[in-house]
Amino acid sequence: MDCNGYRQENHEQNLFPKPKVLVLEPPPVFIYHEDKLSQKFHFLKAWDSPLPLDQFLTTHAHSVQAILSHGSCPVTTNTIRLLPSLGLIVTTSAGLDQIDLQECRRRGVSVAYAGSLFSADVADIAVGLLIDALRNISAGNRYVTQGLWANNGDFSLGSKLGGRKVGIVGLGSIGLEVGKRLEPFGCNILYCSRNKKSSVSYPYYSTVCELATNCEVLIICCELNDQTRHVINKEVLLALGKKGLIINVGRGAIIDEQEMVRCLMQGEIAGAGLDVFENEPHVPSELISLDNVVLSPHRAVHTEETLMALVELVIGNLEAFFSNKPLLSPVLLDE
Ligand SMILES: O=CC(=O)O
Repeated sequence: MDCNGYRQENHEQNLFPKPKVLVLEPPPVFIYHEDKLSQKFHFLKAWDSPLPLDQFLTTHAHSVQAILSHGSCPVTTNTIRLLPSLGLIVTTSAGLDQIDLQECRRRGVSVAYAGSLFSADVADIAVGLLIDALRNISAGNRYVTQGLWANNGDFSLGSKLGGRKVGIVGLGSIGLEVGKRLEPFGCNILYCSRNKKSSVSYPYYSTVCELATNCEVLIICCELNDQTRHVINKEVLLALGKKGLIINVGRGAIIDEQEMVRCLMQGEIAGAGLDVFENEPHVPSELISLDNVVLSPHRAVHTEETLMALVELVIGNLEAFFSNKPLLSPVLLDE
């Protein structure tokens, strides 16, 4: 740009400064689309500052009206309290367990989220993990790449997907997408949810334990909250049984991870496919060493196409907020 053009741009920015948005830790949508986002907003990058977080927040306390956040980035009571001008938190996640919603409600801070934008992608990964765990795809890959095939090593038989009784925990938009994908494979779908759904004819169970007793695979699709934390406990895992598989695309803490590791090690359940963990990015070393466990780094929501749609949603929500219009994907905090 020539000298005059540069001056013109600076002049316009002084007249119409971009709204400031705080980013505590960069979500993937920011990492991949920072240029696009930065055309509209001025991002205050807390993770990039040499200042301790509290000091950074205090420094920008009065200019921060909005935060851009994501599923693994806590927005705590302390953060909210240090930002008296805060009016909006936009999270790029569908899950909201990382945000202190009670404090948002109390302070009148609005929250916007991803809604069901990536339910289909998450369901794809759930099915992928299930087929992998049943048919030993990752284990087969290791068998070939480690030279065991060439050396005539043993390779265990897989199990059939068709006809399997699959219990979905949480029949929200992700759970429904999982059911939709598994029906054509010939799976029998059962579910457990806060309420029985009139839109499906799948058998309903009111407790996870009853569901586990009646199925061979549990797929965790529910949100993490006080009711679902460690809802998959020892009793549920034992009810699932020695041939049972557990797939988790919800949140790590829905399962009592220590208990699951013990059950996997002792053959109390047959295997697992996990995209989420209790203490991410740390994965218990026992899980890494097991051949009947398939691991994925909390990437169920990340596809190129969905990140493109997400960046538009984030921009739309921020623009709506800064121009006093209704948010595109608000969280209903009074529910
Ligand atoms: O895990 C990701 C999300 O909650 O969207």
